Amino acid sequence: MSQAVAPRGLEGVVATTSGICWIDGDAGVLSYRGIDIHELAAKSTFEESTYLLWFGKLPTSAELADFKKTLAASRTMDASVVEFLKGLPKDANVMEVLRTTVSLLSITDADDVDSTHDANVRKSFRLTSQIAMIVAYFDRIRKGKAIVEPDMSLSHAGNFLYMLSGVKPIHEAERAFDVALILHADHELNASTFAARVIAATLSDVHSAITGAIGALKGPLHGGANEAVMKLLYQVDAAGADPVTYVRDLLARKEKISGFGHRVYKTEDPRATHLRRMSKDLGTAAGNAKWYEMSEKIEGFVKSEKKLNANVDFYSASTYTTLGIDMDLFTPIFAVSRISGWAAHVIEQHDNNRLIRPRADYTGPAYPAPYVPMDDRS
Ligand SMILES: CC(=O)SCCNC(=O)CCNC(=O)[C@H](O)C(C)(C)COP(=O)(O)OP(=O)(O)OC[C@H]1O[C@@H](n2cnc3c(N)ncnc32)[C@H](O)[C@@H]1OP(=O)(O)O
Ligand SMILES: O=C([O-])CC(=O)C(=O)O
Repeated sequence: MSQAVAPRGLEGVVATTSGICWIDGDAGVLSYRGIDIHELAAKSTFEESTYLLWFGKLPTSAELADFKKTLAASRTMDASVVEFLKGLPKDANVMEVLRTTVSLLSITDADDVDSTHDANVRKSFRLTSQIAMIVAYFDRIRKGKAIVEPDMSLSHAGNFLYMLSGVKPIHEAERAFDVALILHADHELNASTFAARVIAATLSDVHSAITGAIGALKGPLHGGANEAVMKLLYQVDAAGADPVTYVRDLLARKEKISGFGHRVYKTEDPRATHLRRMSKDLGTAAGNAKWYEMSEKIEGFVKSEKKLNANVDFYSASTYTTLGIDMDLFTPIFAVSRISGWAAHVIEQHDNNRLIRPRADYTGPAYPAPYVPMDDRS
């Protein structure tokens, strides 16, 4: 091939145009449709931010009311899907459950393989509600508890916490979770979103694209890092170790510390600023700032030793733990939020599609290699 090979991992490669999310990695700026994430975290809701991502502008109050109504009305699931969840092994990996169930959902979806703009939007509403339902239903089922039916009067964040615990959340918990959902909603061409766009660009359907995206999010270099962070905190705690000594040993063994580093941000991830504060405030309010304090020590050390900043996954671990959420739900919860961004990108891709099909720089045996007869092979 005569063309230059793109950098490993496509670092710095601009692979598409998009009007959804703008990041300045050097300045630590993240914006949805140009609106700064700090402003959205302070003033918006998950529903409003999702409207912004999907429709490109902030909604009027009537549009927002309509949006919320449609999203709440989408909290339904075919009985066969609920039966499927009940039949799964109780110790199944929740991301695998989510990936497989989202794939199954397409079979019962009213729009199925219709990939027109309007059908894509309808499917996005349903998937946004249903991904949250799958996670909550399966968590209840695996714990031998009765499933909690959705409450259409609650917000997306409130309903999810309610379906998980069976108790209507207090305002502080609902707002903290809502902000976490806003912060995780979109992030330009991250690996799972890119995967979704590649799938959508074959003119395959929304469910196929989201199934692939969930598979990509699961990996520990991407969304799976939030669970890995909590595993580390539990390990330090169980060993009764000093967090800094523990992490220093990991680095000496050339291990990566989950929740640190980022392909795009060369400074503080603006989402980590909020999650750090939430972790501290929630921990202090609960009278248990242990996980926050441990995280803070690790952050200080990794920053000074490796010049690496905490990313979105680092403080979400202690935040979710303080909210009483199990560690293996952290990455599924990332999907509960990121479906909004994935959907926006799939809609944008279908609205102005061209197949995504790059080339590989071939490094195998020189052409033409001989086809050696079986008897002559060693
Ligand atoms: C929602 C998200 O997806 S946010 C990211 C979540 N992922 C994680 O937290 C996993 C830990 N972090 C990482 O693995 C990386 O920082 C990534 C995957 C996020 C970014 O990866 P890349 O841009 O490819 O950077 P890469 O992995 O090449 O790292 C560059 C250098 O920094 C080091 N480094 C990067 N992250 C870390 C880390 N978390 N701990 C220790 N060292 C690290 C690498 O070892 C490498 O060092 P070297 O040049 O001496 O070999
Ligand atoms: O953008 C990335 O590479 C990863 C990330 O932070 C995200 O998906 O939120």
